[in-house]
Amino acid sequence: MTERDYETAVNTDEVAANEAPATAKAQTVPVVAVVLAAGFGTRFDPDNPKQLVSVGGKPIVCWSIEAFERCARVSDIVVVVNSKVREEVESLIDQQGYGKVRVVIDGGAERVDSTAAALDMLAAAGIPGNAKILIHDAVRPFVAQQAIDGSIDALDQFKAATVAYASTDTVLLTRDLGDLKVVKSVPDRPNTFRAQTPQSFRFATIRQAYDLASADPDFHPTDDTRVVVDYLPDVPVAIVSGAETNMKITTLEDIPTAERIAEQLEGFDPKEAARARMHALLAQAAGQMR
Ligand SMILES: Nc1ccn([C@@H]2O[C@H](COP(=O)(O)OP(=O)(O)OP(=O)(O)O)[C@@H](O)[C@H]2O)c(=O)n1
Ligand SMILES: C[C@](O)(CO)[C@H](O)COP(=O)(O)O
Repeated sequence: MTERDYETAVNTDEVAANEAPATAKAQTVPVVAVVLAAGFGTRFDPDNPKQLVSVGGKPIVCWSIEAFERCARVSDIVVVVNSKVREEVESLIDQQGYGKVRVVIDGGAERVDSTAAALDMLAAAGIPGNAKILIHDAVRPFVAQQAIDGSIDALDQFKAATVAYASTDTVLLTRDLGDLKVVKSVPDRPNTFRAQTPQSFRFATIRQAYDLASADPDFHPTDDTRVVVDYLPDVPVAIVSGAETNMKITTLEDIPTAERIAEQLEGFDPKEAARARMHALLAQAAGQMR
């Protein structure tokens, strides 16, 4: 795989025009998707990396990469891996011919370290401060195109945004009381959302937030939004509409739900269905000619 030359301006207008003329909005800055696949899946099965598990007949990491490959407005993809999955992820990328994947890099011990590794790589590559960076969990395979588009659009107005899904349950914030948890406060339900990904940022903003956070060794955020909220409190983070289907595969129990979603998506994809019909017709015609 060859690394993209970030010195050269990305002509994403051209990409957009070539790939989806009817719907795509032209981009004047790079739009980089960072697909985080460097986790160890301790809650799933550490001996069976969840990012490589197949749902709907396709490895989870492939679903995620394809979501960004399919979006004409995304110019580049960076995939972050660990040593356990690197070989397999690289071979999937080569087999599937994902053309926007510029580089596969090593992540770190925690999610935040994996994001930091991607940001360091992008900085070293000279990406401009106004580039749009979309950071996505590889293990959220069913991210919708509307969520990706919404994230890119949100960055025209905001420096940071996260896909999130309104909570249908009332959320309880707790504190410790001895060995027990007790309720500290109950936020109004309409103000509570479940964080999803992609979480998106102008490059200079997320870089600055991470630079500030790096001075604090006790900071272990589980997502990138928190890095901005805690370290750049004056920067509003916009909410982009997520969906129940943008689930995170966390434990083995999530697989049946994921299979159901995959089946629905595959079953109702009109393009996929048209392709399958065409293949069947071609195979039939080839059979008749023999
Ligand atoms: N050091 C890490 C940890 C997580 N991730 C990625 O961040 C996403 C969300 O993480 P999570 O589901 O919590 O995955 P794991 O860390 O793999 O799982 P666990 O917490 O159960 O070990 C996943 O796509 C995962 O691969 C990562 O790139 N690097
Ligand atoms: C980023 C995230 O997916 C938002 O919901 C999540 O925080 C990832 O890690 P977690 O450790 O499973 O919360």
